[in-house]
Amino acid sequence: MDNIDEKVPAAAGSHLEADVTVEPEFDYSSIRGKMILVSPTTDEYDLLKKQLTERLEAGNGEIIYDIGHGEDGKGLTEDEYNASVATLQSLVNERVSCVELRKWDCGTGIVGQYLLRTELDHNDFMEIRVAVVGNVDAGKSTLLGVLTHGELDNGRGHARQRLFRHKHEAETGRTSSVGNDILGFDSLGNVVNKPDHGALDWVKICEKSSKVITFIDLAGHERYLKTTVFGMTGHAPDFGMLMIGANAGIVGMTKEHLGLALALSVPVFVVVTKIDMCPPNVLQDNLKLLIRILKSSGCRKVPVMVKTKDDVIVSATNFVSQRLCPIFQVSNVTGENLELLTMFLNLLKTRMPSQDDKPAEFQIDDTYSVPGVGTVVSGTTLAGVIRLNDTLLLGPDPLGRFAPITVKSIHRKRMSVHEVRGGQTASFALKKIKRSQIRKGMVMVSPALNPQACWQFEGEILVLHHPTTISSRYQAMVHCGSIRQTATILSMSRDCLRTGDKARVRFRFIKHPEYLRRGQRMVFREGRTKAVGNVLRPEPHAHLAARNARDRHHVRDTIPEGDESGATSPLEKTGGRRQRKRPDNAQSSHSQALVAN
Ligand SMILES: Nc1nc2c(ncn2[C@@H]2O[C@H](COP(=O)(O)OP(=O)(O)OP(=O)(O)O)[C@@H](O)[C@H]2O)c(=O)[nH]1
Repeated sequence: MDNIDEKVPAAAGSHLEADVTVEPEFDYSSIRGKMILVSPTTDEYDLLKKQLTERLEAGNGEIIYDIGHGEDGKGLTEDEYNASVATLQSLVNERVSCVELRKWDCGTGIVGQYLLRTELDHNDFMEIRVAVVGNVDAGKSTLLGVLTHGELDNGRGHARQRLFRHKHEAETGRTSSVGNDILGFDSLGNVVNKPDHGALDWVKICEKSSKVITFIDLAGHERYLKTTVFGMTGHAPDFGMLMIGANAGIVGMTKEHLGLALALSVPVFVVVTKIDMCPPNVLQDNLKLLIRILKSSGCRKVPVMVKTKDDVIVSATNFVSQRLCPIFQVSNVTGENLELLTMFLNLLKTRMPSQDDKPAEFQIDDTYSVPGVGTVVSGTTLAGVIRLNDTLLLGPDPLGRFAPITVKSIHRKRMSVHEVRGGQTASFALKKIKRSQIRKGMVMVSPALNPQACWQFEGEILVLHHPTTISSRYQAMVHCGSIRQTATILSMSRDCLRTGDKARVRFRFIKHPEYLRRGQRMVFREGRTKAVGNVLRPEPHAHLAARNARDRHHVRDTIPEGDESGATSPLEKTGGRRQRKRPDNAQSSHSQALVAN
């Protein structure tokens, strides 16, 4: 296989097409191999317990535990296997469930894998976000309807009806906005969704769940691409589920959506739907093309056809590597293979560490005005812990300033909670602020971060597609986290950029300053032009003002004439001067303005 350095051996009796090596999650070298679980000494037992606790902590409360995989590569006898399982069960406390995923004879004895999952408090659950992409009519909304409501489709749009949010969507059958649906699993891996007269009670689902999958249902039509890109960047998905209709194959926006997920380093799995109505030869041709595209130098994926439970486990265990691309073939009408997909979803693990010890950061992806409650913002906690009544800094406003704001209530998936941590989405009711003062792309961060807004930043980008050449002053939309704003190229490390070129580029937002962080992934696009990259260096405006004064000549050299407009922006005219004169007052006077109703 071209460009593939990871070797992955097939699971026993599986249909895996690729060679997949299960990454050793645990260093067994410190203990004496597989036999330890059979009859550990007291010291070994203590060591096992310690290591298990550490692994569970590192795995956010969930791991897949191998039994019988020793240094000698041999399996166990039935008695040894049973003794090992008994030891494992005694090692975990009553809040950790132990579920056998599979057990098989590896030729030299029995081996197995167990899912260990910690039962969380009544109102806590592990959260995984899956962005659902694919061309129009691939069956995205239908699959989500079937998975979350547990009822099969009739092939004429029955299942998707529950999910449409706008009247025009119900009429045309097309998704236009970013929608969310949830699927809850209990600690044993059972689906907890129980529709009550067609409606799902999110609070009940969350209360019963140890793990909740949030599907971010994105539009398949090209017209809504901007919304789809926003869903992929602003909603911080852990994984992408690329849907393909079996008979239509890779058409329309399929490649665009796959490219977007790759560009944003979101691991992707593929679900081929409608296998009930597709002639076998057409399905085979479309699968061949899909595998070719996935293996191509642009994607460099290892496609894996998932046909058995073994395939599911091996794929799920290796999925975070980003290299593997599991492919499911399902029917929403007959239900074929949906149990494999459900099992896979149950085994997914979050990619975003909670980083409890870091200062809080929350990116806003939507705002609401809720009668009786007031202004509500929804978004994703990127780091830290946010608690009820915490005061965070909200901003930047059009002048680049941040204002203190108190969190009045917190909801996770419509459930009232006391705190929210990194990796989790939430809605906050905010005190004394109007919805019109908040926009998508703003953040709420801990005052300890001393946040700075910037009009300009330096990024490193790779041009994925452009019909001609990109040069200074070119404008396109920057998508970065939940930021979505047109920016102008001020200067570049090359004269012009063509498809396939990489460069360091300085950008300037055209409307208002934004809060950016070093290393954030970004997409720069306009029509069919698309570039992807990273934020290398945000240029906070105070810093910029100082720099402008210091390096005026240098800046003149690198930025085209007239684009030194850092100085002409409202922010630098007002905010920059204020910052220089009296930075503290600037912030507090702003907070009065922002907080005033
Ligand atoms: N026979 C059959 N029909 C299906 C299957 N999945 C979906 N359909 C039908 O395909 C049509 C399109 O499905 P949707 O779920 O609306 O497709 P979509 O990808 O969500 O489309 P957009 O929302 O516009 O992006 C509907 O009429 C479904 O009933 C399937 O597995 N088998």
